[in-house]
Amino acid sequence: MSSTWTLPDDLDLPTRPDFFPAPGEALPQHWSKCFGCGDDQPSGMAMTFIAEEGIEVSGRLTVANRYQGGPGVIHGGILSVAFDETQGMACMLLGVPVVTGHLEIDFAKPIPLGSVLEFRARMDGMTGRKLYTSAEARIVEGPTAGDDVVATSRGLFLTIKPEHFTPMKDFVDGEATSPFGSSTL
Ligand SMILES: CCCCCCCCCCCC(=O)SCCNC(=O)CCNC(=O)[C@H](O)C(C)(C)COP(=O)(O)OP(=O)(O)OC[C@H]1O[C@@H](n2cnc3c(N)ncnc32)[C@H](O)[C@@H]1OP(=O)(O)O
Repeated sequence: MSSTWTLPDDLDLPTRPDFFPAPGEALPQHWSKCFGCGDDQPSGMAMTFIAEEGIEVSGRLTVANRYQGGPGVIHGGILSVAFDETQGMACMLLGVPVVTGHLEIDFAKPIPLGSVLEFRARMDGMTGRKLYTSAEARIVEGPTAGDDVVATSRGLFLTIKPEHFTPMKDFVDGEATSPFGSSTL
């Protein structure tokens, strides 16, 4: 079974901007406490990303035992986080903050614990604030490593203004430090 997602016809394709890291170079974290990529999030997935050629980015994830869903295989939600994160990083090309509006995943093959997954993502086009992305995953290390695509994803990201997160900034450590919506950060 595969996605029924169709791209609108009238999309513009972004080009690689000068500020974007060179192919092979690391992309910066977007938020240190992010569950997907933050280095100040001990329970997180600590994914890292690099710029690829053109407008593509890639990221890696080692499937830890704690990411288990079905017996011996990755949880679908964990895979979804990785796709969300990778496609979000592909949107870094624009240099403005984004959030995920829509995300869909096709789970094509089982992914054993201990596998190392490589995710590749890019923007397929944009119109106004809407950025359309796609990504796929392969197992690059592990008992079933190979060229087969084991999962694919499509996303819609929306550009936001920096103040989008202002009402939530008091909650970054999980406890409100002031009534919701009253942050001065
Ligand atoms: C350097 C930095 C790097 C940044 C790197 C970032 C990496 C981040 C990786 C993790 C990302 C996340 O997990 S983010 C966390 C999960 N996501 C969220 O929390 C988002 C929660 N949702 C929202 O806040 C809101 O719904 C928004 C911002 C997505 C949209 O609200 P809005 O701003 O009021 O915009 P709205 O008018 O509703 O919609 C604008 C247009 O988008 C369309 N649209 C909106 N949502 C959808 C949708 N689900 N499916 C289809 N279309 C949609 C509308 O039809 C409209 O089209 P038209 O009429 O214009 O044609």
